[in-house]
Amino acid sequence: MRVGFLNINWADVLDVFLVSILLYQVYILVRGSIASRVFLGYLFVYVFYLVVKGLGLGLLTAILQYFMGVGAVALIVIFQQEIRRFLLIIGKSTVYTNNGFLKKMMGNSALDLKGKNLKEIVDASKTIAANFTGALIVVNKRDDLTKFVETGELLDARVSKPLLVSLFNQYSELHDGAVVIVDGVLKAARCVLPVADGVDVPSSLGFRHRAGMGMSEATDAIIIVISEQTGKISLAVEGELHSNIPYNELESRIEEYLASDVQRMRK
Ligand SMILES: Nc1ncnc2c1ncn2[C@@H]1O[C@H](COP(=O)(O)OP(=O)(O)OP(=O)(O)O)[C@@H](O)[C@H]1O
Repeated sequence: MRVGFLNINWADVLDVFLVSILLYQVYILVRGSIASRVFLGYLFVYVFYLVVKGLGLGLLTAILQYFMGVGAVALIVIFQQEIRRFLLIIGKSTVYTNNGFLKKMMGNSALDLKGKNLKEIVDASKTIAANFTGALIVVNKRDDLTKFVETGELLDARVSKPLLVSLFNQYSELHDGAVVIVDGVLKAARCVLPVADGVDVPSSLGFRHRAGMGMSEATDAIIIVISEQTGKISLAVEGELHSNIPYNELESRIEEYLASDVQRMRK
């Protein structure tokens, strides 16, 4: 097909379409952050480079080319968080979640809720919340949580309500940080979780809630966050915080998420 002086074929249309999607995703990731200004600056230099090259200004082209090369490495360093998030989103929302065969190959244990001791976890959460005690409880789905378990005090204990309630008691030496539960086994307490720091995180949120969100961004685990100040229970899933979950919905919401293939939790 000919448009004016341009010769366009289907591959060009597909190319432009894919680049638009890619640029849009990059824009969504960096929107509002300092990184977005760096990204725009780099884009501007690149367009300038193309113009200079088109005009045949050899020396300036060579200087800009060198600058762009060094800049590309700098971009990887500056955008490491965004790149990590981007790859996580791709990894989680495409191949693994949509491909039944891969899911079977990688194990389906998260869909089997037997042995997860959810009742104990839910009962403990309600008691902790009613006492206005802060808590952070990570319950695994499919992802391996070993590297987070290793940041805390290893326990390897069977999950029970009394154990959870006493761990988060303010006089317990292990009450700080998060408890990580893997397939019904309380692997460790006082674990350190990654803190969410994106633009979507409301500035009013404290660090317990940010750590819950950060962990749900980095893995497919569900995180129960109990506020010491308000006694409210929130659930963090896929980087989103679902606040003030009613007691009577807590178990079903957790079960629904852990048992299903869907990434999102109902509002
Ligand atoms: N990165 C982290 N990993 C694990 N636990 C954390 C992390 N950051 C904070 N916490 C826990 O959160 C507690 C501090 O909570 P903070 O009051 O700042 O948060 P909050 O979201 O306002 O919660 P609350 O509503 O209970 O006050 C710490 O004492 C610690 O137990």
